[in-house]
Amino acid sequence: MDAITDKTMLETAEEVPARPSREEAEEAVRTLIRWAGDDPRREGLLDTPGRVVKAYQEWFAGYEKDAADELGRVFEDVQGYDDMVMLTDIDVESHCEHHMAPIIGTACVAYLPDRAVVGISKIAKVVEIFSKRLQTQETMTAQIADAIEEAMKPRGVAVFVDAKHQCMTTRGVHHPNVSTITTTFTGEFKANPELRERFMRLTEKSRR
Ligand SMILES: Nc1nc2c(ncn2[C@@H]2O[C@H](COP(=O)(O)OP(=O)(O)OP(=O)(O)O)[C@@H](O)[C@H]2O)c(=O)[nH]1
Ligand SMILES: [Zn+2]
Repeated sequence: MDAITDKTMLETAEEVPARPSREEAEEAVRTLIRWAGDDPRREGLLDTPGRVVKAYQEWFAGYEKDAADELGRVFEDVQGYDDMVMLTDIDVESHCEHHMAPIIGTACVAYLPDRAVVGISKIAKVVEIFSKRLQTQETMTAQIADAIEEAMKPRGVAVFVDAKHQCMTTRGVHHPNVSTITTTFTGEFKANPELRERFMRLTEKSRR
């Protein structure tokens, strides 16, 4: 195989397949209903494919959004405030990429500003953008930290996610009480154990 053909094949392999039409997505739901053992022509199920597709638009709305856009506007007039800014109890409603089952929990996010701060709602939006995708909790946690790091270049970022995976609580191993905790630390949070400890103590507020 020559180099050009090889490259063309690679590019083709990396292309994201074309997005299906709404009708194709609804047909896929009918197939799953039949797979579950029911009849999609049954009256109670007639509108279900349309509802499921609409629900998917909400659950996976994060693919349509860019975290950098949310973090683009900063405020510098904060009287030299340079201590930690932290949001606790941010709702996380995600879906695991292995089973497409809900992941439900909360996130705590902190950063150490270097001159500028962002609107606090934007931090919650960044969590939402990455959670409303097919995810592993580890990837989501790292992506939230990376986006803040990239856009704001703060002195450090800390992200803590505490969530229940329904693929584990309602099926499979069936451990209904298990929570998964993931953390990502960058900059001063990574370098300074006392700062990390302070952040972790403040996350306890969200686990009461
Ligand atoms: N690391 C990680 N694992 C996850 C996450 N969400 C789900 N999983 C795990 O992904 C794994 C998938 O394992 P597989 O053996 O391929 O699938 P499975 O046969 O359905 O596994 P079980 O869930 O154990 O029944 C399971 O262990 C899940 O608990 C996540 O966010 N992070
Ligand atoms: Zn899963």
